[in-house]
Amino acid sequence: MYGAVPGRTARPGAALSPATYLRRVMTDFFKYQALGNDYVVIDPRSTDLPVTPETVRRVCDRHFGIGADGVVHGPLTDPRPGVPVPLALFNSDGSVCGRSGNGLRMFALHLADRDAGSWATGEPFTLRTSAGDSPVRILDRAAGAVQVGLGRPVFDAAALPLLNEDGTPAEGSTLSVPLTVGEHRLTVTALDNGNPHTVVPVDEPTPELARDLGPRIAGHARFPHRTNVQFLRVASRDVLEIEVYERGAGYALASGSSACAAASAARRLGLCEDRVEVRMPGGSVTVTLAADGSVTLTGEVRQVATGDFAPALRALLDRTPEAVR
Ligand SMILES: N[C@H](CCC[C@H](N)C(=O)O)C(=O)O
Repeated sequence: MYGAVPGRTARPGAALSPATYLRRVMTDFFKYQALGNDYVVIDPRSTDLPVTPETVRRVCDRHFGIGADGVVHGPLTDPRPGVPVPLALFNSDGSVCGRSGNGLRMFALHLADRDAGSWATGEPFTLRTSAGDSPVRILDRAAGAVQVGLGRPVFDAAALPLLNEDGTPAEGSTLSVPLTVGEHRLTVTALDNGNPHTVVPVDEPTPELARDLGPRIAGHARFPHRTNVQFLRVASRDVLEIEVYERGAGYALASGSSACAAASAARRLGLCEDRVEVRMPGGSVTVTLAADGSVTLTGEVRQVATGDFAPALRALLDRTPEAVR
């Protein structure tokens, strides 16, 4: 579907403890969270589980599966130091996601946890997704402090894409554009930082607002690729507060690319400094904006669990069509 998936390729090493060896060879999933934004990592070197949109939906199901906002599938080829590591990102509804600030940070920590070696030294390395390359760096492994660069966002209607009210393609800047959602006449700033985002400045971002208006903006006819949505309050020039509704995953306690989108939009609107704390219900991250607009996200990531699917669930997952092996 999106490239060759190697089978179980773990190599027993004389220096490995039995527990480390088992974890490397036969672990179906690794679960991580970043401020309550949770992803299941499926590493094709540790399991031969097929990964398809249907398996992603089942794994992410909070009642019938493991539960997560999305899945990170990778590495898609054996990782080598100095070479970008390819991986695929999925939302909990099974849709593909170009880039996830938190998912990438979790995967970086996964490589350090599982493979150690050069991945755990704190030196930067590069992860590759369908949205391009992202540099990552583990600042403090014990504290789970991980940084990712999301590049320069694009504020361009054709790139998102954003349509006019009449359905024709819009052109030009997406800074402070009018958007009508039912009875609401909003002024929003849309951008692409690997994913499409729409930042909505409000007096008071609340979970209720995100859950109510979020899906109506995410699925608005003017965004044919849908959009992630951030309800933003500028608390000060150094502190932003957001509530997030994610395309493909719904209401989220936190989102890395959303935090970056909010900071990029606020900066372009002249509302904040080059370094801001972005507060979300699950916690805070730091976003820094370079002079050329490129964005760096820093925050905490934690491993939650490692494990195997029970045979009955595994049988269901194996039975899904269009399996990639
Ligand atoms: N749902 C999103 C991506 C979510 C990424 C988010 N979890 C992050 O941490 O950046 C999409 O389809 O564009």
